Amino acid sequence: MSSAGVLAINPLCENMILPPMPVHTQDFIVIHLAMSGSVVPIRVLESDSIASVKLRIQSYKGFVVKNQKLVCEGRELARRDSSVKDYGVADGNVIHLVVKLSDLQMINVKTSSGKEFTFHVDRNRDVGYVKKQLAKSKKGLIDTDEQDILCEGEELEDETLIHDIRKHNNDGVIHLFVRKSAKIRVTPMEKNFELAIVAPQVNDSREYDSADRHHTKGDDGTGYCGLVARDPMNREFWLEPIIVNPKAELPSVLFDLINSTYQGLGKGNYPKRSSEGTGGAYLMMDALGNKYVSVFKPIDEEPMAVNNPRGLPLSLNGEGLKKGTTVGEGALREVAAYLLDHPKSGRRSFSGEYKGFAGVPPTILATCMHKGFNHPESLKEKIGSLQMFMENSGSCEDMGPSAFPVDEVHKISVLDIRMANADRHAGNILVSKGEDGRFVLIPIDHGYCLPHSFEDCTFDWLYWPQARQRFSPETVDYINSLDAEEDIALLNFYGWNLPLECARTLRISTMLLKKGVEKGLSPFAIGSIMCRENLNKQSVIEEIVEEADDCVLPGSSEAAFMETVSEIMDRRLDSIAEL
Ligand SMILES: Nc1ncnc2c1ncn2[C@@H]1O[C@H](COP(=O)(O)OP(=O)(O)OP(=O)(O)O)[C@@H](O)[C@H]1O
Repeated sequence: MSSAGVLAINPLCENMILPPMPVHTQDFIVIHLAMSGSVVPIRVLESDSIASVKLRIQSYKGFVVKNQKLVCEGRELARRDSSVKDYGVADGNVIHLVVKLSDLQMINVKTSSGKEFTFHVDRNRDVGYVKKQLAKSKKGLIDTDEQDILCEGEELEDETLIHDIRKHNNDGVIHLFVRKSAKIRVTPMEKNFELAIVAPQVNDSREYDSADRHHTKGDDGTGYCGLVARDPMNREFWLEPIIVNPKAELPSVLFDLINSTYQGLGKGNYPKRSSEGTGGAYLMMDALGNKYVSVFKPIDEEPMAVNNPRGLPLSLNGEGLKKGTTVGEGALREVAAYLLDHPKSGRRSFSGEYKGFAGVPPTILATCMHKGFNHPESLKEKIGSLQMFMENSGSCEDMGPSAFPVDEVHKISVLDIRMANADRHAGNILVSKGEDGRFVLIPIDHGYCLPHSFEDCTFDWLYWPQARQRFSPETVDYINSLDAEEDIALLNFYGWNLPLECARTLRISTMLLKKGVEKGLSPFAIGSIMCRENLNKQSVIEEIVEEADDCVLPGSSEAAFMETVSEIMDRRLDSIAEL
């Protein structure tokens, strides 16, 4: 039967997304794609891969595959090669589509004197802003009144938003041409220059009345704690670090982070919700409104949490989007990833360095209140993670991995293996350039680390060529210095009494990393032990845990269990090393 015939007997919807080829009707199931308040039925085959379903959505709806996230019954359909059936998606199921749009747009600018440069700009900025940056960035460049900006020969108004410039090549880059305005004589332009623009303007123009601002704590001028600001319109904001253990000192980098975020809020700069990601992630500005300083992710806006702004339904059993995680614990996991990312020079608690081995941005648990967050009911304080905003030129999703230095990929692999990260896709690794011009990778989004089962561990870097190379001696030394018991105690000290199953995950993954390195295995070989080849086949680490579970007597101690895991792991690693 032709697909047209199928449509004729099924009056469901004229917008129905059809499969590409005529297939017999009974092979199909109909699923419902929910997004932004609308629901579109799609007919799919149970044997269709998730990748092919996404491709179909791309061709009918225009959202490119890499920007789509599909969620069904509380689970992200993350594995592209797995089938609809593998995920247990059945006829009539609703699949939620979350579309990630980058906040930044790449722009290429050519000047009339033949200079050319490329930079990123926030999509919410307008052409006038681009002009200002051009004028400001280098002396001798024409000022704003002297620039005309054209796109494909058409002059753009200053008020035109970058978001609204639809003309770009297949490369997704907007190509602009700057010419000197006909009206004004101008001085010649300088040579090449580089421009970095990553600071969108989200100022609320209404001014806070500083007289109304008062400190409830820290009135000595050093305190950032418990500051409340009130403006004439009676809006309020609040920002305070959550310090569970009074003995835990706040390092200056986190003190500054809270302070600068607070000052930005105090100046009336609204948090801007990132258009990327499945939860609420708010970009917070500095006092001048010139640059982002931090990212706040409230726990009640996580995927499947009660105030999720992306329309994902509530979790029915409390489990997060990834197996073995819990809704509302993302912030704890984000902070844990920072705390456990020990600097090369020593343990996180004793070292004054803020930069850890893998470079997880400084992160702290905080309470924040602002009407710019998602408050379907009343304005409330929110608990969440506050993380330093890292300047970047995009994520690893935007480019091929070949240019990444080996040690940069290896540092991410060490972090992910230790933390049994269930959400390491390339979009969660930001890219920037170091002073020496080398790419630097910045790991973000650790809300699904330390799950209590290994089922959803996925590492995109596994398939990058660098992962096949062995760790350097320096990295091996770092790995050898790791101690899971110390890590558990450290998290405890900072207020997170790790549940037994998550502590076990940390113990097992640290053990695997250390034993793997001892046997000379590459990140690929170790990572492959942790990740499932496909949805229905347990990973080697899952098999090891299952075997250990079967071996130990009920009521055995955790130490006895770990001893058994160690023996089984040695055996399995020996057989892998022999291959
Ligand atoms: N520390 C940071 N520095 C710079 N940008 C950041 C930082 N943290 C988050 N972002 C930006 O905010 C976006 C959303 O953040 P994040 O990925 O943590 O949210 P999420 O909802 O948990 O996403 P996901 O759907 O991938 O789980 C990121 O894609 C990135 O563009």
